[in-house]
Amino acid sequence: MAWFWTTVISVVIVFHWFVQKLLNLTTTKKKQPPSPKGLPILGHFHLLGKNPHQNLHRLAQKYGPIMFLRLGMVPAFVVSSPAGAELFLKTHDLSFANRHPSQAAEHISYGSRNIASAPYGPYWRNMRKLSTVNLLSNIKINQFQAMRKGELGALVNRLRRASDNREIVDVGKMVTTLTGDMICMMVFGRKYGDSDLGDKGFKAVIEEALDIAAAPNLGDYFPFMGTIDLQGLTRRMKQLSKIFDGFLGKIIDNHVQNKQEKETQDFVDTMIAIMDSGEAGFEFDHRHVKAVLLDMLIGGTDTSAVTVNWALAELIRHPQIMKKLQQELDKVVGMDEYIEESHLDKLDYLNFVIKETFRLHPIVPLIGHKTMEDLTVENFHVPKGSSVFVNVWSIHKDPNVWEDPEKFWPERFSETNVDLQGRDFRLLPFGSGRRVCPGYQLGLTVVRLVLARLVHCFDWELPNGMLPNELDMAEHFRFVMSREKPLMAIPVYRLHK
Ligand code: HEM
Repeated sequence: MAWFWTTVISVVIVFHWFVQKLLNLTTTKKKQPPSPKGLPILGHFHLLGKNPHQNLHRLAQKYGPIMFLRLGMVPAFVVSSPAGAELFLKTHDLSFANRHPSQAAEHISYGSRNIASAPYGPYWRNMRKLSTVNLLSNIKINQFQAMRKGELGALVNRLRRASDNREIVDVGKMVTTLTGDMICMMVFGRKYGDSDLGDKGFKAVIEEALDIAAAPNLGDYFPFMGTIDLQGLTRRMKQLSKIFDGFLGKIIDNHVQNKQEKETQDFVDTMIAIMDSGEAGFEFDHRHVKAVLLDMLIGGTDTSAVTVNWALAELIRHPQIMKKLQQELDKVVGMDEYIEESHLDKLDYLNFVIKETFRLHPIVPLIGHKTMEDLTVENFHVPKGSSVFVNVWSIHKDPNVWEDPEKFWPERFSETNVDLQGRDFRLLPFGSGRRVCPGYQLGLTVVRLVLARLVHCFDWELPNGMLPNELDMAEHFRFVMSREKPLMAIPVYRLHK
């Protein structure tokens, strides 16, 4: 059998080499941005490495803020400056509003029926609107305020017990469980534990989905490789999709069975009602419902938790900044009360800390879009179907834009009114343009609330006499970029309450 595959792969490689030569011949007359030297067939795929955002940042220092790469059969433009990001995400927003099709979207997200990977068009617009109105609007977010308060209170109680026993806790894991519970309550109407998502457990399955979705997959850049699955990613995706499908199928069945007994509707009830009514005006069956539920589960669980984890790690590394934030929280709420959502708008320094965290640790370091038509940007020819990667991580470290960019320095935001909603192209943690994150308000509310409570209620000590500047801040690149090592710390309760 080995000879068969060797022959197939060789034929495919030779064929592909000819196609590429042909492509090069037809495109060389048109102006391309600077580009590093590539390899035959692979193009620049091998340059991405384990941490593509860092490697592309290094390449941009040499080749400039708009760089051309060929990833297998896909032409790609890498953008690493605020001006470049504005061109691609604002000036030509509509042309770049598509997503590159991926094996992950095909196998895990029900053939791109979710919002995040759906091609730009009426289906994507309708689904996005539906989710925004029924789950992510300010009114909906406020309806769940009491739930967030209850869940956060339970976490603080667990941490108080850890404080009494001088226990070392894995902060990231506890906060991920909290945000996972919050999003399950909002979307499914109840919490789900580890045993509910296959043998591996809830958190492990979500993490695996985030890892696989971000892994550079040969099948996405050489379509014929999808079936060969040299990296074994498709096999893992199919296993994961079975687990998710079983889990979401049970949730839908439960909602259908218990429909009569409920007073308030959760997001699943709303989606089922729209599906049953047949009034959606577009194709809408179980696959569409499941794909969007999965978007909300994955979008709502790790994003906020990972951001809180980065922020707390930076605060532990910078005790003066931690003190200053605690002073603000003490001044606004005192030592006898907990921080609530109603206090958040009074906490300016908290907002500076969060902006600075998003700047240094954007959890989506590379934002990927795809062109829907041939066009010219900055005199460069961009062929239809090209991928565009906005290297947000690189923009956030640009010394032409940020003074002392490697330094964690929240005060920098006291002078400038840089917003987080994608209107200012120097800071893009939620993206910008038509595809900007629809969970912005929910994500930011959870990050502000949880971080404020953790810092107000507790001092945080590092275990085994570790010094703040010894805390490892290495990154683990995946769909939501997290810390490579868990943040282990001892909470020390500090309030009088
Ligand atoms: C700290 C929290 C969060 C951050 C930093 C974040 C960041 C992002 C970014 C950078 C994008 C890509 C934007 C683009 O392509 O231009 C995105 C897309 C998306 N996010 Fe978020 N997100 C967060 C929370 C959430 C939450 C809570 C949800 C839902 C419960 C969510 C759902 C989505 C969806 C569905 C998309 C795809 C939008 C589309 O393609 O139209 N996100 N997010």
